Amino acid sequence: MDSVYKTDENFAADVAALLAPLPTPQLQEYFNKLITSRRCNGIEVKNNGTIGKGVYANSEFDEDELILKDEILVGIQHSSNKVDCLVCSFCFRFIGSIEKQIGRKLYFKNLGVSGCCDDDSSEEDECVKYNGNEEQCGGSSSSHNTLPEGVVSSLMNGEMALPHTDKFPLPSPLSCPGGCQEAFYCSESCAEADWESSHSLLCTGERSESISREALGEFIKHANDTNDIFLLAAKAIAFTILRYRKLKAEHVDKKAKQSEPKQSLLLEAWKPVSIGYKRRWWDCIALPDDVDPTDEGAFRMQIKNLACTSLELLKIAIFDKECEALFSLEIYGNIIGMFELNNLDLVVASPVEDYFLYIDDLPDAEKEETEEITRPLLDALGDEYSDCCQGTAFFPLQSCMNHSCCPNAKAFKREEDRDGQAVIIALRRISKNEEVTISYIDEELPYKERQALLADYGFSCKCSKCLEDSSSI
Ligand SMILES: C[S@@+](CC[C@H](N)C(=O)[O-])C[C@H]1O[C@@H](n2cnc3c(N)ncnc32)[C@H](O)[C@@H]1O
Repeated sequence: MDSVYKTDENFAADVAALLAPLPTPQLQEYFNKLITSRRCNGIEVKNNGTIGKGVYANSEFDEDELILKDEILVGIQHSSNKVDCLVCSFCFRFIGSIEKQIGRKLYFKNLGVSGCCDDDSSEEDECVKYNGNEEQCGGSSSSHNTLPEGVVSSLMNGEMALPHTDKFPLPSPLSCPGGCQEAFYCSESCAEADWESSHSLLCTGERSESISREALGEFIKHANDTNDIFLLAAKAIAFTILRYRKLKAEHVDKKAKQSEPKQSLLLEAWKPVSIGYKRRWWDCIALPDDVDPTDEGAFRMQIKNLACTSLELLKIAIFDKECEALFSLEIYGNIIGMFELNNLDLVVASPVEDYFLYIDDLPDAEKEETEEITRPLLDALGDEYSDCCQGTAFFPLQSCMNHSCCPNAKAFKREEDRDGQAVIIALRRISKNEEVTISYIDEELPYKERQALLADYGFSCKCSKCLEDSSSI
């Protein structure tokens, strides 16, 4: 761990520059460009002085109106969810076919590998919640029915066609151009965008641009065994390095008379990550219920050491001397802390659910005939037959939304929202100049529980509901 700590000492000034807030005009320009590119001109990002940035309406919104569809800056499907859903590694749209989705799930189930099935929200379309301080979980299966291996493999390899699946077409999966067999895509454009934004450095395939594929494998294994948030942090670092290299190449191409200092190119490359509200992970992570408050210091040190081990592995895999400050523990801790405080759950509803609902709605005779084929599949799949794609992602605009226990907006996936983008909808009429707020927690909880959960985000809520509730205690 020495080398990571040493990097921090050697690059204190570079690290401080990376963590310094952007000057207001630059910040404003950055968000104005984002708003234009997202075509969500009804909002603006402003610094309100007391609690930093916030999102404000600059036109009126009606109840249920779309306020913002925000694209992911960096996101991951949870490792444990990969056995349940085959999705595009860039946009998180389901891919393959209904048969392939069902076949894969049964195959892994027969192997005794089951994914994440944590929360009740996965049953609902609106299963989107603010990230909170989530734990990874191992799943369990409530069904013990199994189908013959031959049926499972013919579903997976496309030999067996189920009735009515033509109404639910999915894009064919494209393999990773680096040859890793880990990432799959819905289109050439997603494959290319992922390769350019981070995957070329994080791919374990033969065309990987990492320094050591073996070390990368070790880093990934460590993340999967401990906390897959490290995979997301690696994406943020790889994203910045690749942007830096691109900016540098453009600069050389322009045959600039005055060479741009290395640090200003790195700061420019880092800008999309710099705008997220940050604290160090080991300082802001909530103390788990099973840790005695007297052991808090030791717990936080354990978390810091875990991050240190992960960073050492990542450094061996993708280190870039010109971007050395990115490999400091301070930056790594702040990136993970940023995810802890800003990320939104990434949820995409499964088309397998739509398929079985469609069959359930068929006219009686046709339904009976179809169910002779599909019922054994449903029985074998069990309760978790239609798990959502679940992950976590950082969204640049949505992450500027502050919390209220009586919010006027919420993250809500509609029928047509079939990829990982964040969709923010008005819960009531919002007037011009009003702040757009969402709830980071279940706002129906009693006052004290709400305040305890919000303490994990480092603030005590003073919204009108909290002020009213506190006065009646
Ligand atoms: C997702 S960020 C929201 C944007 C943030 N204000 C910024 O400047 O980037 C979450 C952080 O904003 C602050 N925050 C959000 N809602 C708040 C509220 N109702 N009261 C006080 N602080 C709040 C807290 O520091 C929280 O950890």
